[in-house]
Formats: sequence, C-alpha cells, structure tokens
Amino acid sequence: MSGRAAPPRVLTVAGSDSGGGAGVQADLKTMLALGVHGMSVLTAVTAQNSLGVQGAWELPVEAVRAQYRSVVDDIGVQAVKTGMLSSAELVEAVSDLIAGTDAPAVVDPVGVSKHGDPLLASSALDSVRTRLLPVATVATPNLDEVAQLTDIRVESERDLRRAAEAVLAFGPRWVVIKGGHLSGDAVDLLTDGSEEHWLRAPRHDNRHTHGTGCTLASAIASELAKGRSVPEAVRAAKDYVTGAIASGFALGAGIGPVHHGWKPNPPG
Ligand SMILES: Nc1ncnc2c1ncn2[C@@H]1O[C@H](COP(=O)(O)OP(=O)(O)OP(=O)(O)O)[C@@H](O)[C@H]1O
Ligand SMILES: Cc1ncc(CO)c(N)n1
Repeated sequence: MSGRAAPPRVLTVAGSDSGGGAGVQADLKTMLALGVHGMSVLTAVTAQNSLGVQGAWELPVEAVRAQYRSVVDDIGVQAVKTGMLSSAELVEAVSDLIAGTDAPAVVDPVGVSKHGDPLLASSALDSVRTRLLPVATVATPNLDEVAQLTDIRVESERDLRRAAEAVLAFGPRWVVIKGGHLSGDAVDLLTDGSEEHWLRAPRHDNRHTHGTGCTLASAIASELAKGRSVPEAVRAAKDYVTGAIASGFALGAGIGPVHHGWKPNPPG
C-alpha cells in the first residue's frame, strides 16, 4: 500500500514554550491548521506561562545539528522557519545549516518575549545581523527587534519604510516589519526593496496575543511550502494570524494564546 500523497513539509527551528502558546508549540499548531506536515528542531526549553518566562535552558549545538540532519536528510523540507535561537553559537550553526538547505527560510529574529524576558543573548545580535539575516528569504522582526538590530525606533507607520531598508541592508531577500506594537490598525510592511506591500488589519481589542509573531512566521513558511510566492504567502499568513488573534482566549492569570484552530475546515 502506498498511502496518500504526503503534504508539504515544514521545519521549525525554535524553542519550546511549556504554556503552548508560542515557540515550537505555536509553530506546529499553525502548520497543522494550514495543512502542512510540521517538524521541529528544538533549540531550547523554556518554563513559560501566561505571566512570563520562569526559566530557559539551551540545547547543545550537536543536538541541534543532529535533529536538523535527521529531518532534512531523510524526510526533506519545502520551507524552514527559525524562532528562538538563544546564543551566538546556535545562531551561527543554524545559519550554516540553512545555507546548505535548498528551501526558503523564514527568520523570526526572536529577541525578547511579550513580557520582556530575553530569549536571545545580547552577544548573539551580531551573529543574527551577519550570519542569519543574510540567509533569510523572509525576515519578520517586530519593533523591539528592529530597535535591537538597527537602533531605529519606530514610533508610527511613517517609520516602517526606514526600518525595512535598514533590515534589508543585512541581506534578507524580503522583510516584514510587524507594526503590531503600534496603536491603531495592525499594519505590517512587506518589501524586498523594490516592491512594497502594506498589510493592514483591524486591531482586535484582545489582550490574549501570546504567540502572534511565531504564528505569523510559521504561517508564512507553510504557505511558501505550498508553492505560493512571498507576497501571496505573507498575505495569507496575515489573514490567518488576524483570525487567530480575533479568537484569542484567556488562559492562566496573564496573556492568553491566540486560537490556532479558529479555521473550521483546514485544507488537505
Ligand atoms: N491586537 C492585534 N490585532 C490585530 N493584529 C495584531 C494585533 N497585535 C499584533 N497583530 C499582528 O500580529 C502579527 C504579529 O505581530 P507582533 O508585533 O504582535 O509580533 P511579535 O511581537 O513578534 O509577537 P510575539 O513576541 O508574541 O510572538 C502582525 O501581523 C501584527 O500586525
Ligand atoms: C520559546 C519561545 N519562542 C518565541 C517566543 C516569542 O515571543 C516565546 N515567547 N517563547
């Protein structure tokens, strides 16, 4: 028996969020919801909940390389997504692995959690700029990450273009600057330096937004794996994350997660 045809395969290289709202857990749920086969390379384990990050432990670089090789050499990938990479050593190892993989890479340059807890050593920022961003097909920094990487403080929509140009200078093919932390509509700017796509969605007055960034980046990777172009993939991902935020729910005493299963009929 040959079984049914395999769905597109997507790999997340990220940290575990024990609370299930962000990190690898958000990535795999997004992939299931969007009809692709999700796989994971764990980089770190966090003790985390709706109130913040209580602890974080990094995996040895050999464990990260071995997981990546196991997946890519046997199963193969149509897209890779990166999230929490924790240290310069892991950023550099993962950058090299991506450089040797023939698949688009969505890089979410995770710096701090929504509660302000660090998920990347400050000594790793230079490796993100010089090693990781150059191998990204799409980079998806939020405004705190833009400030960390470029020293540009985005205060309004008008600053998004300047921020995008500064991130593109590090070498990703495309960048999505996420304006989620501004007030007013939730506006993101996607550009490759020549085309500009403004992605605008109504802001949902819902504090349960834990994992929005991980969800957007994984959705982009899932849509790229299905063969969509970058602008199409980012538009579809924006629609998916907007729906997930609209359905975000309370859990624990703090910020609850977005609802990954909000779409009633996943494809496939
Ligand atoms: N309240 C909201 N209503 C609608 N869209 C939002 C809201 N907050 C964020 N977004 C959108 O969600 C996506 C993720 O952006 P955001 O800036 O929240 O990422 P992030 O800070 O990296 O998230 P996290 O660190 O929690 O994973 C963007 O498309 C952004 O515009
Ligand atoms: C493990 C992990 N990755 C990413 C984020 C993004 O905020 C988080 N909170 N936790």
